[in-house]
Amino acid sequence: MTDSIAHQQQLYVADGLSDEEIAQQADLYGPLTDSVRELIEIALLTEVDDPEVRAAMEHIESAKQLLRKQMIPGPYGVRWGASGQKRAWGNAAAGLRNAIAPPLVIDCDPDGRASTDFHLGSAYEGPAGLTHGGVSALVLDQVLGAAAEAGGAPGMTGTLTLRYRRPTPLGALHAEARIDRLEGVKTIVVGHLAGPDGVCVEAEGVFILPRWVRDRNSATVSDPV
Ligand SMILES: CCCCCCCCCCCCCC(=O)SCCNC(=O)CCNC(=O)[C@H](O)C(C)(C)COP(=O)(O)OP(=O)(O)OC[C@H]1O[C@@H](n2cnc3c(N)ncnc32)[C@H](O)[C@@H]1OP(=O)(O)O
Repeated sequence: MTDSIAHQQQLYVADGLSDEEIAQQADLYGPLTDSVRELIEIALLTEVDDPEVRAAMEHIESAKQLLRKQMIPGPYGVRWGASGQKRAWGNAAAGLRNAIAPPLVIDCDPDGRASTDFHLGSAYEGPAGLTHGGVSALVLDQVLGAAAEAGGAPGMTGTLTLRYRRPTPLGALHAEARIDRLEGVKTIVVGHLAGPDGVCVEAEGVFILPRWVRDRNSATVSDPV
């Protein structure tokens, strides 16, 4: 096994937290993330003068010092609590603790469908007043991946193909996806991102459970109990 696979495996952790403990953490850190996300938007758009900018930076520095007192050593990873509740809180598209995430709150259906209504503010701008194409890709990758996982055929993105049909505005957006078909170890998912005037980006993704997970799963299944 390579070092990189061993490192990935260590970041999938069953930490045994109860649902109550997870809810307490969500209540504590969720609002912190929202506040930082708001700060990103304010820092982008503020037009206050030199003294206010300097004073604000001092406050931000104090907040950083407070929060740094106790930290997770590396990436958040993916964690499961005692009841099996999954927390991908560091995820760049949907992580509850990631201020860079829009965040996406994705509704999933076990028949292999996923959808989300969300809002992209000024921090996601590409062309003037429009959503950055890479951000559209981020959103679609996550929603297509969630559909694959919801349908019981999860995987890493092997290939993501996008067609940008019309400019994607900022603001209120919708994305949805469904499993189109399974081909051996590959899950092919289709979906789109839409704004108020209709579909802006169409997507097709090929999701593949990495070989090390497939090997581990088949070893578990064939192990004598
Ligand atoms: C760890 C658990 C993950 C669960 C995640 C849930 C998250 C949910 C949300 C997440 C959303 C966010 C998601 C993210 O951000 S995921 C982050 C972005 N993606 C990556 O970093 C993936 C990097 N690549 C890899 O890890 C491996 O190359 C993968 C796993 C993709 C395949 O490596 P593996 O060693 O397993 O492959 P194989 O040689 O046994 O081939 C098997 C079959 O696949 C076919 N093939 C191979 N490569 C590709 C390709 N690139 N496109 C299309 N097809 C490909 C191949 O021809 C063969 O087909 P066939 O001959 O059988 O027909």
